[in-house]
Amino acid sequence: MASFEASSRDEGEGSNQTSLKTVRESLIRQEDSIVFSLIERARHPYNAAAYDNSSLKSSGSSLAEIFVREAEHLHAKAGRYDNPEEIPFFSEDLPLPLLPPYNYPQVLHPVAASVNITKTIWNMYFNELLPILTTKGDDGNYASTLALDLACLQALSRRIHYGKYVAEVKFRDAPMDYSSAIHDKDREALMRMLTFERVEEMVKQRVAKKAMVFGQQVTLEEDNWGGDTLNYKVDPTLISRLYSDWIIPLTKVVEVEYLLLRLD
Ligand SMILES: C=C(O[C@@H]1C=C(C(=O)O)C=C[C@H]1O)C(=O)O
Repeated sequence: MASFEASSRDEGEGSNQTSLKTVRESLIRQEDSIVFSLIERARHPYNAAAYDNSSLKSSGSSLAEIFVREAEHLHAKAGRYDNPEEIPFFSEDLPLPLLPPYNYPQVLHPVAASVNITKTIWNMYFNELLPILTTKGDDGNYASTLALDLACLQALSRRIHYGKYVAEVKFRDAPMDYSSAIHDKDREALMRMLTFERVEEMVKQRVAKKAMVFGQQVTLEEDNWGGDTLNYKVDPTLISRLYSDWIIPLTKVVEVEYLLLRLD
């Protein structure tokens, strides 16, 4: 395969080229969507019936799977998956977009299309994250609950798979350093090279602060800034932990898997 030449990056004034700076700015903006969608999902209790495969005798699928499959079918018609940042959880048999495709900038190496950890994200979200984000119980609002789950899944998948863009700009900044570890298929070396612990710490602190801002109980009484976690819709330390335990590690998995294929 012809080698994919990293385009020269222009950091000049007004440049709109992709760089580690612009990629990190996008990740920061995506934090807002993730934190807000998690706070919104926490409005409802767990609602186990929506996730029980045996609850729908006819299909053997859960209501959640049917809801997401049919939503992605509609989103595909609207061209959602023309955007390389958007990856469906159920990619088989999706319809073609109804409108001509938008010409998205080609930033990633073509192998990016084969880096897909949606199954891992699905299992993490329903088996690990949701049970600690929500209270036990059932309020019967399965449609609203699943619409909020879909928003969370899409925001999480977009953020985690954005690791491809992070990996691409890191590779372009030091192709020789990364090429050696890629040729050796040294996952541990790649993980060490792409890890910036100071950045991760700032991410964890910032998302906790956003959970305080977005999740505060707004009243007309005196401001109660910095109150205890009982004043927040979701415990801000929980949001920070979700990033620490799953979102950041899965983003780095995507970075490593993309880099391992980058020289193909
Ligand atoms: C996303 C990056 O790569 C890694 C993953 C990070 C994250 O998921 O927040 C932050 C820093 C790095 O350890 C980055 O360098 O910005």
